[in-house]
Amino acid sequence: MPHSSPKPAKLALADGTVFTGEHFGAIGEAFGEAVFNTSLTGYQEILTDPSYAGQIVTMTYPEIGNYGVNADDVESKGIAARGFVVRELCRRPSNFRSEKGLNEYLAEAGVVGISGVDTRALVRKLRSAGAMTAVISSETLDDDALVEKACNSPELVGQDLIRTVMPESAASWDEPLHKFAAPSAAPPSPNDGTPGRTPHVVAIDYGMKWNIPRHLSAMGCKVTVLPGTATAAEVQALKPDGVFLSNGPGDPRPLDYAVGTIRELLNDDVPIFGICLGQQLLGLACGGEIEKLKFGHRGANQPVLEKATGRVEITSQNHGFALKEATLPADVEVTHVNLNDDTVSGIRHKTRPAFAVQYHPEASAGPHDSGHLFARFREMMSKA
Ligand SMILES: NC(=O)CC[C@H](N)C(=O)O
Repeated sequence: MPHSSPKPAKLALADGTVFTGEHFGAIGEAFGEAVFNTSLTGYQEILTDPSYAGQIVTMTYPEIGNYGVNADDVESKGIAARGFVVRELCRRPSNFRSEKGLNEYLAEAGVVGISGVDTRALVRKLRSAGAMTAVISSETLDDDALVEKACNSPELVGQDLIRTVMPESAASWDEPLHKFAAPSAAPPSPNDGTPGRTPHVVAIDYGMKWNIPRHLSAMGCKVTVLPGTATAAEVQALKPDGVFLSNGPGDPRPLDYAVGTIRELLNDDVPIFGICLGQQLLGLACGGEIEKLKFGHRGANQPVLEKATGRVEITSQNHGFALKEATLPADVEVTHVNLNDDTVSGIRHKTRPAFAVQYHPEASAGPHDSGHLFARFREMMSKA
């Protein structure tokens, strides 16, 4: 398909670095925290992962867009990332599932992209200086003005971003796992062998990736989704067999209301399973503290050790904050460790049926090594 010649665009970082490239997607300006993802594939799942709200995402893989985008591989109702940075944009995608190209996809969603950036140099900068605010612009091309804009844009720290991505009201989940998705594990019989028993999971949605409820459904659970502002009473009124705490964007520390809800739910004997932001909020509810990582973990090959078994899983991750191990109370056990930097990758409450991981067992995109955790949650519900 012929296309008009791309217009120039710039990416400026708050430390004064400016990259010149070509615009794609929507015309305009995008502000956010500059972060990078090392996955080779999965750009559509990354763009639509609500945990990227407030962030400009750079892909380290050099060619992006080659298999196009489709309506099935979304992780939420639209693109959540504020901006997208690539080395080379493929403008002629080729795949039997492709419905359109990335350029058109971003343009339709009003999201600004920049290609032709030396992403290796950018990532080296972010690794040594840490994640920082940035702007992509296809309108202002003056370096000093752009750097000033990057410096003046709000930092991610301290913002409540879950309200920008969570659902407005409760809903029941009815979308199955896609036919191309690998099942999380051999699903147990949908009703535990007990006629009529289908575990009811209430998923508290702080910006949940949709492959999570797809997996829960595939495990034979009935799933009701509540907004991240749900109170404990609203959760309890649904008489759940298990409560799921979702992933979500931004800094967990301002989310007092979510932490308060979880603290109350911990007093019930209902099994709780958290993923990513869900782990951070569970840790806060137990009395732990959060730290911001220098540049975070975003990619599909993060090695995680399960301490009890010595088993290592390769995991999909996307986070910039983590629980501080030394602050966790005695009744919280660190079950998993990230082998790249020894940060907390999984926790378990010693006396309550609650556990969580900092990584993404639902993959999408990424390896399926930890998909068995959905079965573990289901097992806990059948015992409760
Ligand atoms: N994927 C997530 O849930 C991310 C959690 C949190 N926003 C972080 O960046 O650490």
